[in-house]
Amino acid sequence: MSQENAIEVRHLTKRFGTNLAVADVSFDVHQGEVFGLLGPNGAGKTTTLRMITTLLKPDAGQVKIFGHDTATEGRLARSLFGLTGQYASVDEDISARENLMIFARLNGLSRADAKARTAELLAEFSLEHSADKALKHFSGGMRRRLDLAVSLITRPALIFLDEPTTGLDPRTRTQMWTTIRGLVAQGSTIVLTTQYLEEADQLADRLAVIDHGKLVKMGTPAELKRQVGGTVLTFTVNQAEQVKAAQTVLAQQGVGTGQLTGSQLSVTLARPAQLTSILEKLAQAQVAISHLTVNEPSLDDAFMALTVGQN
Ligand SMILES: Nc1ncnc2c1ncn2[C@@H]1O[C@H](COP(=O)(O)OP(=O)(O)OP(=O)(O)O)[C@@H](O)[C@H]1O
Repeated sequence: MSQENAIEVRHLTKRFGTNLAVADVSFDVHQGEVFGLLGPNGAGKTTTLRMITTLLKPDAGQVKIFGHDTATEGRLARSLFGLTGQYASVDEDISARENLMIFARLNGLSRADAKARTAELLAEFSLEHSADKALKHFSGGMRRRLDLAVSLITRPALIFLDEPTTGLDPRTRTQMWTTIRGLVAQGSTIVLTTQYLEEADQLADRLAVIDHGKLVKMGTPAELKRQVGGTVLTFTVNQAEQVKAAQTVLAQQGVGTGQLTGSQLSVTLARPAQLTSILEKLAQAQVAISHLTVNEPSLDDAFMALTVGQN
C-alpha cells in the first residue's frame, strides 16, 4: 500500500437480491485530499460508503484504511476514521453538550477530557449558544454541525461525510463548506458523497462518478469538464454577407467552420488560447462581430454526459 493512500478500495461489490447496487468498484483516496463520490439517486454512493466504513459487509472486494484491511482488522480500521451523515445517531431529547459528552465517553475519553473536548468542539462549530438546548429544537444546519462535531471527537485523520449538505439552505451550505475546508487545512482527508455538482466542484480535489453501481469516471473536476469538450466561443457576424469570411478565418485557425444559426457562429476551442488569434484574424479580415460569449463546460455538462448520457 502506498504511503500516500488513506484508502484503497478494490473490486467492491454488493447485491441486494437481484439488484447489483455496487459493481466492482476500485479507487484510491490520497492522504490530505477531498475525494467526492458523485452520482444520481440510487447510484450506489451510500452503499459504497457503508462498505468502506464497515457498516455493511461487501459480497466481494477489499478495503484498506491506512493500510489496514477492514475485513481482518476491522476494529483498528474503524478507530482511524470519523463518520457522519445520514445515519449519525444522536439523541433528540438531550442537549448538544450532553450528546458530545456521551459520545466522548463512549470513545474512551476520561470525564475531564470529554468535558474539555466537548467545550472545544462546541466553540469550533459555533454551537456554544445553543449547547444546552435539546436537539429537537435545532435547525438542520445546527444538526449537521453537531453530527460533524461528534465524528471529530477523537480527531480522526480521515472523515467520511455522507451528503453533508442535503436539505440545507444555501447560506448554511456555504458555512458547511467553510467548515469542511477548515478540516482539510488542518490536514484531514475527507471522503464525501453528494448529489450536488456545485458542491463537488467547490470541495473535491478528485471525483469518482458512480452510476448504476459502476464507477463511470474518475478525475479532478477540471478533467471531467474537459472531457465533455472544450471552451465554446459564440459570436454574431454583424453583416450577413461576411459569414463566409468568418467561417474561412475559423477554418484557417483549425477549429472547423463552426455551427451557424442565422448570423451566429459557435465553435469549440481545443485550447482557450486559440481565442486571441481567432479574434485577431477576424479583425484583420475586417469581419465585424458582436455578442461574443465564451463558455466553459460546467460539471453539470460532464455529469450529464457521464451518467444520463450513458443510460
Ligand atoms: N438495505 C438495502 N436493501 C435493499 N436495497 C438497497 C439497500 N440499500 C440500498 N439499496 C439499493 O441499492 C441501490 C443503491 O442505493 P444507495 O443508497 O447506495 O444509492 P445512493 O447513490 O446513495 O443514492 P441516494 O443519493 O439516493 O442516497 C439502490 O437501488 C437502492 O434501492
